[in-house]
Amino acid sequence: MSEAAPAGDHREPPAAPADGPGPADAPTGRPGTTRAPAEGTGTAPTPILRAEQLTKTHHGEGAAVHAVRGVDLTVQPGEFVAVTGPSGAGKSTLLHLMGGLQRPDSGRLWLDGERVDQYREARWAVLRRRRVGIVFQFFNLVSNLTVADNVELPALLAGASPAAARASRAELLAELGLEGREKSVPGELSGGEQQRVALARALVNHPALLLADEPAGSLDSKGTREVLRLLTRFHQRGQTILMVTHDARMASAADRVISFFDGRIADDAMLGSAARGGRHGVSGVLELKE
Ligand SMILES: Nc1ncnc2c1ncn2[C@@H]1O[C@H](COP(=O)(O)OP(=O)(O)OP(=O)(O)O)[C@@H](O)[C@H]1O
Repeated sequence: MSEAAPAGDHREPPAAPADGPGPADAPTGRPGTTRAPAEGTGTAPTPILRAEQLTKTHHGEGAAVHAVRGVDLTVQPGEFVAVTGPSGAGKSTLLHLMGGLQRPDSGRLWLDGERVDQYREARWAVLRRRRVGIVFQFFNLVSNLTVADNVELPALLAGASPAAARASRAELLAELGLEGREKSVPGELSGGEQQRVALARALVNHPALLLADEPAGSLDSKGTREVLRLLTRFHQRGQTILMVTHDARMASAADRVISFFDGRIADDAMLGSAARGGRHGVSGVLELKE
């Protein structure tokens, strides 16, 4: 992650022209902002995430790797979406595109109704502070800051007063069972505890979207259960989550599971009570399989 995560509900200022949305879009709403296309009637909620034909090719040492190939994806407020698939399928690349950690080569991306695919790093940094929280497999905490400072930092960067940042931090750490660990540094904590700190940091600014890349990938079964329990709890309170995972148990906590294969969505299915409407919308490889 390029900086310590998120914050707040308020939106950033209008885009500077050089950093704004694509010229082909008819802007609506605030200057410099292109709203996502309407979903059916005017009463449909604004998707938290909407991708159209998102594409990303990596150019490393060897041949070009087409990691994400024309992905269409919509995530509605309150959904808990798991992205699964074999190693190298492009799951992390997809998540990185959603969090602005990498830029798409083509396609369009809206976050909470705002066109963001052409934003540069400075604007993404603001989005990640305020509206997108990210947790990673290896926590990515600032090793020489205390637990308290790791969690308070994104709140302060987002403009919270020191007192408000302290209050939010205290509330979250208590909720995550980390009371009394405020003065520890990350190296003094277990992996599970570090991931809980990372979760607190990602949520301290109440992001519209929580992105999680293998959040239990480096944890033992106890740590995995704990992360699962916490993600489920935050989801039940309405947190929208997009999580990449190899772990079937983690995926089963989601209410929607996307199978990613060879850079495309191979299957997109609702689980449990969310499954009343059947599959969410299937594209690409699965259609070929069926
Ligand atoms: N920065 C990069 N440069 C070159 N190739 C890359 C880069 N990042 C990813 N790739 C390649 O893109 C493909 C997709 O990688 P990605 O990490 O998105 O897959 P994944 O499904 O998340 O895999 P895993 O489950 O193993 O983490 C892989 O072939 C990978 O080697």
